[in-house]
Amino acid sequence: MTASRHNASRFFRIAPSILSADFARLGEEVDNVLAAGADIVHFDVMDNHYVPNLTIGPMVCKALRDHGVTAPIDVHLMVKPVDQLIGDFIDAGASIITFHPEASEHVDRSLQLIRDGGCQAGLVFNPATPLSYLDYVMDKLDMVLLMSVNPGFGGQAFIPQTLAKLRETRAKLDASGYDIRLEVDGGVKVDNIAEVAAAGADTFVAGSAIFKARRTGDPHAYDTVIRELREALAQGVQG
Ligand SMILES: O=C(CO)[C@H](O)[C@H](O)COP(=O)(O)O
Ligand SMILES: [Fe+2]
Repeated sequence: MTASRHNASRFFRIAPSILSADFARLGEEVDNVLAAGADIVHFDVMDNHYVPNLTIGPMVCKALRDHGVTAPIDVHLMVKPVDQLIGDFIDAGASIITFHPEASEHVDRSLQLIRDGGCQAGLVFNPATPLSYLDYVMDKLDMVLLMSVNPGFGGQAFIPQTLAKLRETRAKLDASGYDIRLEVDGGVKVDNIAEVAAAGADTFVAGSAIFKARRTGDPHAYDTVIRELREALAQGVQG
């Protein structure tokens, strides 16, 4: 892991959450958002235990790899416990694995398991989870993910208090001297992404904002919304 200091040259990444994709055509949906300019695939794993919803597991991650997806797959584990599934997702071709620290008995060990498996590791913070979980493990992190909704469902409204938490997290990451990405997840849209970036995020999960565009019937709908997200980011940087 490079211990280079975060700097303003970090690039923004758009991460469509496939939670809002058409699961009956998942491979095609992922191909389409990547062709439309998405950077990474955000893969939400829910276990009907840590969160009330139930989604997809390692077999689907492997199926996307077998389908030919080469882009980074960003696995967001909303499961408890976490360690068994960390191993399964490493084997299934995950690139980044994040988990909620309160769902692991041994946060340091779970992070090390991810790195030992050749993946990038991250911690996820719910809106009310304290950032103190970052203390003592900063050297084992490639990503911090702040939830801007309560986890479990797509299509919820962005919680405005996340902006202050993003600023606080960005300051901690910059002070750490490590090169750690700051991702935000939940309710990110064209009309708020610039404000979210200004607060310190560099990686933006967007599920419903991107995939709902297909309902317009426009074959270029994903290109349009991803371009609008990038334009809003660029205008935010200029302004
Ligand atoms: O982790 C998640 C929910 O727990 C999803 O990634 C998130 O909700 C994205 O969906 P949307 O952009 O529609 O809010
Ligand atoms: Fe997510």
